[in-house]
Amino acid sequence: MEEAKKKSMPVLPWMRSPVDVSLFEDCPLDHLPCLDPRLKVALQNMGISSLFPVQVAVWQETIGPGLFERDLCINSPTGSGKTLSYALPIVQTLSNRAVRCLRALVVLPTRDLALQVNSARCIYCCKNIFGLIADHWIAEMCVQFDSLLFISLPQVKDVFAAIAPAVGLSVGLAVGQSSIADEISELIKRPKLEAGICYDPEDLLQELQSAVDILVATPGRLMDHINATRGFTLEHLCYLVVDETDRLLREAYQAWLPTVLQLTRSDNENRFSDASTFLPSAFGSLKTIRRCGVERGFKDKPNPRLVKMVLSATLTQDPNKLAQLDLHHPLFLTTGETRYKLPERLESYKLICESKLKPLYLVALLQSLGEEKCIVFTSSVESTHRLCTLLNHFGELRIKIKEYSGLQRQSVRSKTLKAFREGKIQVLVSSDAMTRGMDVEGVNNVVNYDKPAYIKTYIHRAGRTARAGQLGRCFTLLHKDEVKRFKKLLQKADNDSCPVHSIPSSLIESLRPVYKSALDKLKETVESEAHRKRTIGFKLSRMGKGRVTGRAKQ
Ligand SMILES: Nc1ncnc2c1ncn2[C@@H]1O[C@H](COP(=O)(O)OP(=O)(O)OP(=O)(O)O)[C@@H](O)[C@H]1O
Repeated sequence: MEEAKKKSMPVLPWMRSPVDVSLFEDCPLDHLPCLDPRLKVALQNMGISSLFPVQVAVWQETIGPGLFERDLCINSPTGSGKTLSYALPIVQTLSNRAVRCLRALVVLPTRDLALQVNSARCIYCCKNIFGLIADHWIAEMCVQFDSLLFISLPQVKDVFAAIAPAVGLSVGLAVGQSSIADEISELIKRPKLEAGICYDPEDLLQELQSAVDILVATPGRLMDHINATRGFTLEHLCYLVVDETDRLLREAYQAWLPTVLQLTRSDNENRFSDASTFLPSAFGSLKTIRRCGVERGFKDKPNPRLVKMVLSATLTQDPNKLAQLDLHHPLFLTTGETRYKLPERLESYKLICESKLKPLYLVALLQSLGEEKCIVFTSSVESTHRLCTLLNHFGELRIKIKEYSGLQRQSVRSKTLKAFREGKIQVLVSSDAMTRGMDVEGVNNVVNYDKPAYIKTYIHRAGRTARAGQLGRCFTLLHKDEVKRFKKLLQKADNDSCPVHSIPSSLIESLRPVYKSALDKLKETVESEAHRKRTIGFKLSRMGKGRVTGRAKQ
């Protein structure tokens, strides 16, 4: 045990003496020191009457005595309220800004392929995609590189949007959900031009202003704006939030982080570094190197340093990865002594069964859960599709089940998610696309149909339930040979209690006939889908050849 503790000891000294968030308690808004009364009303309108422990701890380090003097690294369980923990202090501090400009940037990862496909570029393989191939084919080709990750960025924007207008601040979203032109018109305020007057383009550039104080962005779209949007500047940025940090640091995403850090460094710092070593070529044309000093502050409070707040439920402790963030005198806030922590009111159960009987156990479990909202996780988009098709062939199940995966178009997924939120669908079958950040109210149960390979995966899947202090259950289907390994996996999150959830064998037996017919129907569906794909593929390849021949003729 001691050995294990030693092993999990962080390498970085500042991580070894963290602020323990579990020592904080909920704090009623009335008792929260310095809270702007306008924000108090906005929070109450959101149905919030007190702050959660992580929010109180961060408040203390930002608005309280900590006064944003140190960069914050926050490791706090899923559903513990991390979003508001950074949104509230940022909005309160910016509430007395005099001039509107972009002061806070929140960056979140998204691997939502459908969005990327819209912009005709695949983030997985970084190749251009020509108009010939159907969206789901591209998804299929690229999904093998990584499981998809869907973060509901609008959710984060919604939290800001619920409080920022109360103090006159405006929030924008740059995630590629709308066209770049629409996004630009939301983010940049253009001067009104009078007909018949000839304007100097240089003067017009000077007149472009940010229409937002706070921006929630994905790395890809952020880079698009940095590289190409006239008037978009990080010159005045005071706060950089990196949410889901471990995910964001795992991939370069067009070098967004070094670019942002470079653009937000003051002249003095810039002089000593060689930007050309890592910045994209387009960087050379930018004029957004910030000037030092009071510009970054507001009113009479100069704040010459860019404050960084980085967060995750599974924050990396890897010094090399954290070094990329260039943190200033960082303060580590974490919950309890173990590296990983599950939500307090999460109950974990295991269902032990033979691999070939897994669908039957799942059906029996779903039947017992009745109308309760549930998310079933599989290990791949293909098995998500197959499992969902199979479940829908079970006539016995009187619950609405839908697939939610990266193989679907964005519009289909949005519709499914809306229906799930509204309770029109009870069960979502999903790959790991939904494991991070998704916040759907009333999800009481999560089922790991396929065992998660890593504790981080377990944490993010299970974290779709037991949010905001609510009760939730996570069931994992296991073969008996997997039990020991699974126990070890849970111990990494300090969880020693995972009782068996038993299903009567008579119930399983009674489901066998209907299972057999469901399997036959699944086979038919799979065959007809494969046939359809082959036909489309054949047509597309003919079209492709036609194009090549056509071009050759010209
Ligand atoms: N002070 C509060 N009082 C009541 N509800 C709250 C409070 N703070 C946050 N919530 C709610 O708790 C839920 C979880 O919050 P949030 O999404 O910020 O968690 P999180 O820690 O970021 O989770 P994840 O790591 O899964 O992204 C949300 O539905 C949010 O509205």
